[in-house]
Formats: sequence, C-alpha cells, structure tokens
Amino acid sequence: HGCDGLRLAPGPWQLPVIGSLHHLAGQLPHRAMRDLARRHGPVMFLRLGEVPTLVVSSREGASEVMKTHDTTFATRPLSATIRVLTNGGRDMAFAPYGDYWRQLRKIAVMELFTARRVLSFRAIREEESRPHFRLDMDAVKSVIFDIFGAGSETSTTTLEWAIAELIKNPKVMHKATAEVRRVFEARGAVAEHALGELPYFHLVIRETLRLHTPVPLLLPRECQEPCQVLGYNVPRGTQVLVNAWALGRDERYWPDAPEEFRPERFEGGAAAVEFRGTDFSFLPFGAGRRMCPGMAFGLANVELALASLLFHFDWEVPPAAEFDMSETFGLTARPKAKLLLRPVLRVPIVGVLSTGKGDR
Ligand code: HEM
Repeated sequence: HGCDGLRLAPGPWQLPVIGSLHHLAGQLPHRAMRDLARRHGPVMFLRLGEVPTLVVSSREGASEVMKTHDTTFATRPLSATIRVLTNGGRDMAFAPYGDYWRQLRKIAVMELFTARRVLSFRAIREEESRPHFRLDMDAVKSVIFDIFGAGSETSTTTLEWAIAELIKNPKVMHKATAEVRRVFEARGAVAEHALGELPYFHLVIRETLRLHTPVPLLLPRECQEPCQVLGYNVPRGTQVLVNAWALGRDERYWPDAPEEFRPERFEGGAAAVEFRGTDFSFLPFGAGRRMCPGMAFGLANVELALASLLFHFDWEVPPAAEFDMSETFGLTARPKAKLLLRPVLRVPIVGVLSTGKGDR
C-alpha cells in the first residue's frame, strides 16, 4: 500500500475492501476502539474501509498529535458525506487547514468566541433558561424540551448526561443542589454572573465531561506530511482519531474508579487536571490549533441551564422507569434512552404567577 519499509503502528488483522471495519461491527466505535487499543497499543493502525486511520488512545500519543505535530495534523479528512454537507469544506470545522480556515477561525475567535461576546449573550441565555409559561405540567415539559432542544447537540448532550448521573448518584445530586440553593436562595433565581460561587457544581460539570465525553473521538484529523507518533511512522493522508472518551476512563490517568461518577476526584489527586487542552488525559474539547473555539460558549449554556434545573426543581424518577445509561451512535454520544423524570417545584419562579402578561 505504498508504505513499504515504514514502521506502521500495529493493529488488528484486515480484510480486503472493508479493512478493519469488522472489528468495530455491532459496537460503538469509541468503545470498540478502546478495547482494541488495549490489545494493540496506544497508537493503532486501522483501515476503515479504504481510509487508513491511526487511533490514538494515550496521553503521550494525544500530546504528539495535538502538540508536537499539531500543524501536521491540523487538517481534517473530507468524506463524501461531509463534502456534501459542508459545501466542500467551506465551513470552519471541516475546512482544510490553510488560509481560508485561518481567516474563518480568526474572525470567529475575535468576533464570536471572546469572553466579552459570550458574556453579551447572557441576557438571552437567562431568558431562555427561565420558565415563562403558566406553571402547569405542560409548561414545565415545554421548558425542559426547550432547554434540551435549544443550543447545540454538544451542549444538550452534556446537560442530559449531567442530569442522568445526578439522578443515578443521589448523594452528588443532593450536594450540588444544596450548593446551588444556598448560593442563590436570597436572590430567588440563578444569576449567571454568580455561578463562580459554585465550586462543587463545577466539579460535577468536569466529571460529566470526563465520563461522558460528548464528542468521543473528537473531530477527525488528517496527516498532512509524513511524521512519527510514539515512534511509528504515519503516512501522509492518514486519518487520525483521538479517543478522548477512552482517555477519560483510563485507569492509568484516573486511578480512582474511572468508570464511576465521582466529582470529588477533582478535589483529590486529579485537582489540577483541567479540560482546556493542556492536560492530554482530559480532552473533551480537543487541543491544539483545531481545538473547540466554542468551549466558553458551550459551558455557559450548560452551566446556566443545569444550575436553574437544580435550583427550582427536585427531580424524581417515575416508578418503574427504565434507567438506561447506554449511548447512541453518532458524532456525539447522547444517552440512548429518553430521560423521563418528574420535576417537583421547590423554589417558585419569581414573577411568573403574578402577571401572566409576559406569557408566550
Ligand atoms: C459542551 C460543548 C462542546 C463540546 C464538548 C465541544 C467539543 C468539540 C470538539 C471535541 C471539537 C474538535 C476539536 C479537535 O479537533 O481538537 C470541536 C470543534 C469545534 N467546535 Fe465545539 N464543542 C462544544 C460546543 C461548541 C459550541 C457551543 C460551538 C459554537 C457555538 C462550537 C464550535 C466548534 C467549532 C466551530 C469547531 C471546529 C473548530 C475547527 O475545526 O477549527 N463548539 N468542538
């Protein structure tokens, strides 16, 4: 295949035409790849049909891809589907690395994703996350629908997993809710500018992003020139997937029961581990020059919505509700099951019952 004499990364045996795809059949790719990587190593060579693919599943490997060789891997493959969807890569996320992408990214970073601009949308977020309609069951259902449906799939995925884990872990739910209510009790509503007063709440968000990395394999990268990752040659044109989901559950980096939801781990050994693209064991937003530019934006949406849901309501699982924590297949790993919960109003929403005029 044109790579003779190169030391390619190891990987499972391949079939003609479909390559390594049969090793992934019937499972979610990030899970199948994690299991394969345990056998074949932290950089592993797969052939996804025709596409030569390097799967990276260790901190050191991720750091080589997104730091040491960041420029080399700063472009993305354009599959036929993505090509059609993005008008040939004219968007930002799939644009080939080069002047066009650089121009888009510069405009976005300077105009859309600055801390000031994210802040300027605060009033809109506050409006969106505050229930307006009369407070009957329909109103509450619609608001939840709104909150879950609005915003990007990444943010809603994070929010859904956070709530699912809080329901599954009543002690954590209790602690986070108590904190939110203590801080905002006097105001009678959640105020975004004071969310910084919620240290435990932020550990819950961090733990959610670790255990339920919303984009499990990040967005694919593509190798622009031959280079080496962990000593293995990577030919030009190789697609590179960094299994951020696997990193987040790797017992080498998270020795304290990595499969369990324990926000407290960030008060102990993992206190310094952040998701801002510098710790290569924790990469929910990726790293390097193609890292997610919308991190602050996404977090702002998730945090205000989650804090408001905890502040105003207790959440009950209806009797006999199935509680399925498995994931669906897709770009983001959403919960497979619909999250059917019963909200019990605890802190009334100020001003709603008195006027009725602002109802929509
Ligand atoms: C919890 C919320 C979010 C998560 C977990 C997330 C995650 C990611 C990840 C993993 C990548 C790929 C990074 C890489 O290749 O290293 C990415 C790229 C990107 N994200 Fe996000 N994201 C979130 C919210 C947002 C929001 C709210 C926006 C915009 C309003 C946004 C805009 C983008 C764009 C434009 C890219 C492509 C950047 C490029 O290729 O240069 N994201 N995101």
